[in-house]
Amino acid sequence: MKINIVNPNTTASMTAKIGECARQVAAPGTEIWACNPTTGPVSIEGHYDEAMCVPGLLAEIRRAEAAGADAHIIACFGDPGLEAAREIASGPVFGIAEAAMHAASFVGKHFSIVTTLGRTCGIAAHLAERYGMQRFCRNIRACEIAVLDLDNPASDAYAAIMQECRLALEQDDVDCIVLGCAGMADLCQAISKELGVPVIDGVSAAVTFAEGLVRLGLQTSKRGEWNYPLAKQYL
Ligand SMILES: O=C(O)C[C@H]1NC(=O)NC1=O
Repeated sequence: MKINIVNPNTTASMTAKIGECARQVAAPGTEIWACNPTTGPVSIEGHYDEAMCVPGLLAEIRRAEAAGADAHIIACFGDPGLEAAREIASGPVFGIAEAAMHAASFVGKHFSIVTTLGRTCGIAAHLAERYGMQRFCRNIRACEIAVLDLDNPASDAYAAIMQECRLALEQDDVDCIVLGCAGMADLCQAISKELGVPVIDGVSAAVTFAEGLVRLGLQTSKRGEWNYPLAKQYL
């Protein structure tokens, strides 16, 4: 099968990292396509960035659809453009936030999300509400590391993320952690091993869910709200 993973920001190095993390968990018969738009924000850290990334994101979904993708993953924790992508895609489409929250709900009674900047916590909280995950999600914490600084050794991102994870386990009455950024995917296993609790990365969760639904032969229903868009001009 072919799974198309779109990093909605335009930072190619982050796309490469996301693709590598996806390939580490993908089954032998799964081909991972990792891509990003050529226009749009270099990182997504708020509502404006979320809006500005969607046209390029949807263009990548359309391109992969034409190339025969069996499923799509939107690799940004704000799940931007998720329902619009579901309208234009035939296969299932996953946002990493929705996938991560559901995965966490299978392995723990409650979770906290540890994300990048505090200004994005409201976006994650809105998603938890929209996905019916409020009863599982106890808190949303920010390590205050900018998305593109996650790969900057000078930012000491791992220590900042670990500090918030430890506070979550000490103060939030949770038994697992959700990482709130696709750029944290490569840190997931090390953090989980050091903390001794399940830590969920949405990229890996989404790849696993996508493989499962494609194997079941499930595609996005075109009977209702996620039917293909009406034919019209877009000026
Ligand atoms: O919303 C965030 O803070 C993280 C989000 N931004 C981004 O460019 N990729 C992400 O996963």
